[in-house]
Parts: sequence; C-alpha cells; structure tokens
Amino acid sequence: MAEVESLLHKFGQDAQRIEDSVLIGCSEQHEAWFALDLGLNSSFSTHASLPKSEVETELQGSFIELRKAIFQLNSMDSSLLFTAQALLRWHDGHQFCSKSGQPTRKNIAGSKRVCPSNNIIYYPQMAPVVITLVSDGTRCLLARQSSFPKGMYSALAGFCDIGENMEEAVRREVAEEVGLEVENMQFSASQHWPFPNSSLMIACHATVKPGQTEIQVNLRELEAAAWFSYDEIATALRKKGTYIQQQNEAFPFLLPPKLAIAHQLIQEWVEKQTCASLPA
Ligand SMILES: NC(=O)C1=CN([C@@H]2O[C@H](COP(=O)(O)OP(=O)(O)OC[C@H]3O[C@@H](n4cnc5c(N)ncnc54)[C@H](OP(=O)(O)O)[C@@H]3O)[C@@H](O)[C@H]2O)C=CC1
Ligand SMILES: [Mg+2]
Repeated sequence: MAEVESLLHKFGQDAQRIEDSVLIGCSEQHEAWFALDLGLNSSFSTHASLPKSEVETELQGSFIELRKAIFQLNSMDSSLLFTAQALLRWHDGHQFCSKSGQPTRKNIAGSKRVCPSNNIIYYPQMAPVVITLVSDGTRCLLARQSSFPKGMYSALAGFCDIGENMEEAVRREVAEEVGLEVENMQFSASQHWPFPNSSLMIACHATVKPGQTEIQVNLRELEAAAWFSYDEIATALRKKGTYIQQQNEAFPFLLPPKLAIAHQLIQEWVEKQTCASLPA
C-alpha cells in the first residue's frame, strides 16, 4: 500500500483512490491481494489517467494487453489477472443503479455495489459459455473465427441462451455452427475466462453418430471448421517456439494457449486416443 501511495503521489494523484481497489484473492501466507485500476485506459476509470510511459519507466515494466499476455502467463498469475480485469471492468460498468439512475457504491472488498437510494444490491456477473470438443471416434473437430490469431483453431464455443441447460446449449451450438447432431456428452472441467466480459467456460467432450460427420460451416459465425486426425493434433501439441514464431510458418496450424480450457480438452482427447490404441 505504501508503494502504491508513493506512486500515486509521484504522479500528483490523490491516494484516496486506493479505496477503489478490489479484493482478488489471498496468498498461502494469508496476505490479501488487491487490484487497482491505475486509469491508464481512460474508459476503465472515473479518475484522471496516469501517464502510461512514465509509469512504465517508474515500475521498470511494460503494460501489455491481457489477450497477448495469455501466451506468457503461468496459471496462478493468469487467474489473478483474469479476476482483476473482469472485476474492475464490472465495477466500471455498474457505476449507476439501473432502476433509480443514482450512483452506486462499492463495498470495501469490491464483491458488490449498492444503490443508497433503494438498497438494491448488484453482484458481479459471469455469462455461462459451453465449449465442446466434438469427436467422430478417430478425429476431432476444430474451428476458427476470423478474430483468432493466424492459424489458430479451437473447440466450438457459444453462450448459453436464457433458460437453457448445458446439454441443450451444447446441442444447439454444435448444430448452429457446423450442422452436426451430438450424442454422448461428457463434462470435463470449467474455467473463468475474462473475455469478452466475464465468462464461465463449461467444457465437455461429445461424439457424433458414426457416419454422420459431414460439416456445414456457418460462415456467419466461423471462418472455417474441419476434422483433424490424431497425428495432426499430436504434432501441433508438440510444436516448440513462441506463438509469434509459429504464426510465421508458411501454413501455421496452432492450438489455443495452454491456459485456455480448449487446450485442456484437446490434450485430454489426445490422451484418450493414445489409451484406446494401446493393446489390452
Ligand atoms: N477459454 C477458452 O478455451 C475459450 C474461450 N472462448 C470464449 O468463449 C466465448 C464465446 O464463444 P463464441 O464462439 O464467441 O460465442 P457464440 O458462438 O455464442 O457467438 C458469439 C455471439 O453470441 C452472441 N451473444 C449471446 N450472448 C452473449 C453474451 N452474453 N455476451 C456476448 N455475446 C453474446 C453475440 O451475438 P450478437 O452480436 O449477434 O448479439 C456474439 O457475437 C468467446 O468470447 C471466447 O472468449 C472461446 C474458445 C475457447
Ligand atoms: Mg461460437
């Protein structure tokens, strides 16, 4: 706190803004961890912006976009940063009560906001998203959106509609995006993901009926989708070098970064194929 105060003083800022911090976790030694929006991205903060390059010099570091940092972070740092970014962004977007129009107030930890005029409490929200790795028994289906990094393919993902359960969302998303009917869904794991706002990614494996593998790519949602063999996926998983280096290959085929739950699904599928091919 003393360090942050001295940084704020150095840049002529009111130390009072430390109260805008939000609690994002706790170390194994029971030290509380907080996140504070320094206001370098002006749309994110109600306070005056700090000069980015001067803060970088002062802190001997450099700010990079979270989407790019994903390729370099370890799982503990990423979890803290994902929580921090999602929570700070939620506070920024909930400054006013949607019923009374009055300013809302953050509680000390930053786990909610309250409207003093009618006591309505606002809690941070996450949007449930299903992500499915579809397999036909020997191949798995991956797709890419035009916004993905060059050459990157991932599992099919989509937001749950209101009133839907996970199974219904998986069936609808796979049918909408590639025109396939899935069966045998199996839950794998879940993950908080800070994009586009704050999503709860619910990951599962699913299969298609034998012989029913013809894809109809929905070009409004996807740029491409295709079946990939075990060898293609296993080779892509073994690739060395940074993401930038891999993207610069003549025909890059890249899988999502290790921190993404899509990567975990793909890894699990490869392991399952390896086990299935072993002699009994
Ligand atoms: N961690 C991981 O491994 C992965 C994470 N993801 C994440 O999953 C998310 C969802 O995948 P995506 O294929 O884009 O989803 P969808 O296939 O559902 O398509 C996105 C569209 O859904 C509509 N939509 C419905 N509800 C929401 C909502 N709550 N927030 C935003 N848009 C909504 C929007 O359409 P309209 O604009 O027409 O309203 C949006 O353009 C992505 O944002 C991505 O960050 C994806 C792959 C891997
Ligand atoms: Mg989608």
